Amino acid sequence: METKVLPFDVNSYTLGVAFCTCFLSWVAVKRYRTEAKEESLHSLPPGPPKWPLLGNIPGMMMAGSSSKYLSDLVSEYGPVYTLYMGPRPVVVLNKYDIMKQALMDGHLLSDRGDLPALDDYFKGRGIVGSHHTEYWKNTRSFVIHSLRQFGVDRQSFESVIASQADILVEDIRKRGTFDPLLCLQSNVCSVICGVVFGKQYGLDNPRFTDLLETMYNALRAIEYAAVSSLVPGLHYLPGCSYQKFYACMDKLMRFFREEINAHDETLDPDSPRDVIDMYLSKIRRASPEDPTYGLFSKTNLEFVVNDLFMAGTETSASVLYWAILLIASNPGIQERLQKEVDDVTTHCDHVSIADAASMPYTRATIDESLRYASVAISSMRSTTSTMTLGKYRFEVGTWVMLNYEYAMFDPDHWSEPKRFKPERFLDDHGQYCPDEQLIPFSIGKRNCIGEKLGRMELFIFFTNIIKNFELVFPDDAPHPSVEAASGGMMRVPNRYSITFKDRTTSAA
Ligand code: HEM
Repeated sequence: METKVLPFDVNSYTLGVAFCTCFLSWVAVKRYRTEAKEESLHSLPPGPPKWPLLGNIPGMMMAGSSSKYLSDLVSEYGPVYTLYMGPRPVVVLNKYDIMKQALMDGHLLSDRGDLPALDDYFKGRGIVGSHHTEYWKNTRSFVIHSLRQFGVDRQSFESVIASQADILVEDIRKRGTFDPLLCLQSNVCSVICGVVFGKQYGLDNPRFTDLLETMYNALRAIEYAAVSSLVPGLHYLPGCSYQKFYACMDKLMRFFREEINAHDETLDPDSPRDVIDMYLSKIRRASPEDPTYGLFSKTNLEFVVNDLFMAGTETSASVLYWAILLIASNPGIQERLQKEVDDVTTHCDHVSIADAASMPYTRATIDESLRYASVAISSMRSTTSTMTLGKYRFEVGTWVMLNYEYAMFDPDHWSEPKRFKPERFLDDHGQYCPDEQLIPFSIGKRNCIGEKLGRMELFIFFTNIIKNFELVFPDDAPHPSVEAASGGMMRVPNRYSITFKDRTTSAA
């Protein structure tokens, strides 16, 4: 019998089948791997057990200090864990590398968490509390531009700070032994008045002292309101309402509104005198074709001004308050600072920014004060899109807490983190050597817009204090602690008194 030849080529058939099988297997394996990987991505990292409704707030309160509570959790759960602030999960990032990865990834962490108490009042206005919107981006960049316009990041602004430093030195000289916090706050705040209102104020002006007191009370009231609004319904309980916060804010806003209206009446858009004038000119010149039309208004300006004062006063004043305490507690450091300041300023009465280049030890001491003070303990952000961090994936709108304080005291990076050691910012030749892990002003797209102003104030105020006074604790009182006072959004020491011994008269 004749053998029939199959009507196709066996070799190509086998090859075709083999190819299809390989292809389908490859697709199946790839899909399985993707699914397995997605399954292994957890939405939230583990964290401590929580209470119903209240989450970890009671744990934090029982620990006595939120800083201690947060840092103790790192040893148990690692540098990324989840806390519950009320019923709401918050992912806490504790180390510099992890924070940097998240903060430098575009606008990934540029939103703020939605806190009803604050959102109801601010309604997205201002800069600090505003969400990740076109309004925030435009307002932020306009204010940065306005600050630059007035030379805030250049030496041309130095004369404003230097004249304020003279007033500070005279204020201190008159008082001798006292608690310098209010004096520091008023002089720092007066510099902001110079930038924003075009004029500086002193403690002899009752309107100004009222502003300082209201700001102080408002910051405390914001802390309470923020915590109360974490637990739904809590603000209906006695003592937990938002009323005090609203009352303080209303008073501050009235003050700023009056200043803005007075500026508006005398405004010359071609020759702005300060940040308020810059903003008002922008409103006057706005045209419907402008893409930012409608984003700038007098009401928004009130909130912007409020943010510059609230974010810029207590922060810089508290770092100086820390620095004075730490220098008085370390006579060896004080002596070395005095020598450097004296050597550089033998032929003049003032220390200026230009002297900084020849003052490595002073710059190192200021950096170490910023690290040790770590006044902005932490900050709450929210994700603008899905965020992957190691084996975790966070959905849009996940709250993320940046624990700056942990990064500033991280024992894996800073040797003896609880010791005040300016030398950590010096190289082997005694030259100033900044450390990228020092991030007191944060980093990324939502960092501090006042860093340059803040650093300038710190340098000029601090060096002129060191030049003029020896800092010693009064004989009749125990030495104050260099530990932070517990509680609050701002890391501040317990109140203390100090004697400022006039070095200029003792040298004469
Ligand atoms: C030593 C002084 C200062 C320190 C340590 C400091 C620290 C910080 C930090 C850590 C942030 C970021 C908070 C976050 O993570 O969300 C911030 C934001 C901010 N700071 Fe400062 N600051 C200082 C001085 C100033 C000054 C002098 C001004 C203004 C005149 C200012 C205005 C602001 C504003 C408006 C923001 C909000 C930025 C935004 O949300 O887009 N700060 N500051």
